[in-house]
Amino acid sequence: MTPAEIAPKDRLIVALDLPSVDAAEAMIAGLGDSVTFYKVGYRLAYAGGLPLVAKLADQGKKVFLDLKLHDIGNTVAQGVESITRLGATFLTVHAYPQTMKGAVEGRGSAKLKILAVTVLTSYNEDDLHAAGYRLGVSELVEARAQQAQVLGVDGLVSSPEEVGSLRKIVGHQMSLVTPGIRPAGSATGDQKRIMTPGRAISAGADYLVVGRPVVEAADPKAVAEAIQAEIAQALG
Ligand SMILES: O=c1ccn([C@@H]2O[C@H](COP(=O)(O)O)[C@@H](O)[C@H]2O)c(=O)[nH]1
Repeated sequence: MTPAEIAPKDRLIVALDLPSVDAAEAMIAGLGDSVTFYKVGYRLAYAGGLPLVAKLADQGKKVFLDLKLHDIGNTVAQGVESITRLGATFLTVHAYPQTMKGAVEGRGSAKLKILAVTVLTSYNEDDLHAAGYRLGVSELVEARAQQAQVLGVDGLVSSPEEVGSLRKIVGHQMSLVTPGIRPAGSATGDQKRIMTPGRAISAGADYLVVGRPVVEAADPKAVAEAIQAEIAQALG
């Protein structure tokens, strides 16, 4: 499927940043057929959530396993090889060359797609500087995207602010997945590089990751459906 063929509703990935499998399953049941793509990250994975990946895949849902792996290449390759058996669609690793190379090797010919996290959406220029980087956000995102492309990584995680320049670098060969999505009026929290769903899609994002604005809402299904409607409108 080309990125242009992805249905608007399938472009929303709801982050199941919830404290237990029971809480996640209740959220999934409440969202029903509205949401087709879920993200399992640290909170749920380390609360016994990994078996949920296969369960969701068996139910026809897609799962983005957001483990943001980073280790020596051999360890990453071995970890990814194990993860290929879980049934996830996407897996994140940090965008360091040894890490990305190991992940692509470990993935082998499996269907799992490797996404490289370029610069976390909670980071701005000052945060990068404090972490010892001399490049600014956009320069580092672009440099990492180029390395990821050369190494055979399947997609990139960035903020929507960088999507326009990333598309020029990687074309439509790589999926562009963007957290840092905030519907108008919702709390920013710790995110620093943010955009509304409609603007992120207009900028060229393939998938939008949304956590707290959906899972902490009084009516998560209504918020998810409103985001999907905004996506559809932006796609025209
Ligand atoms: O750069 C990144 C990479 C991953 N994330 C993850 O996305 C969700 C966003 O949740 P919100 O509640 O909508 O802020 C969360 O699970 C992060 O771990 C990211 O935000 N930025």
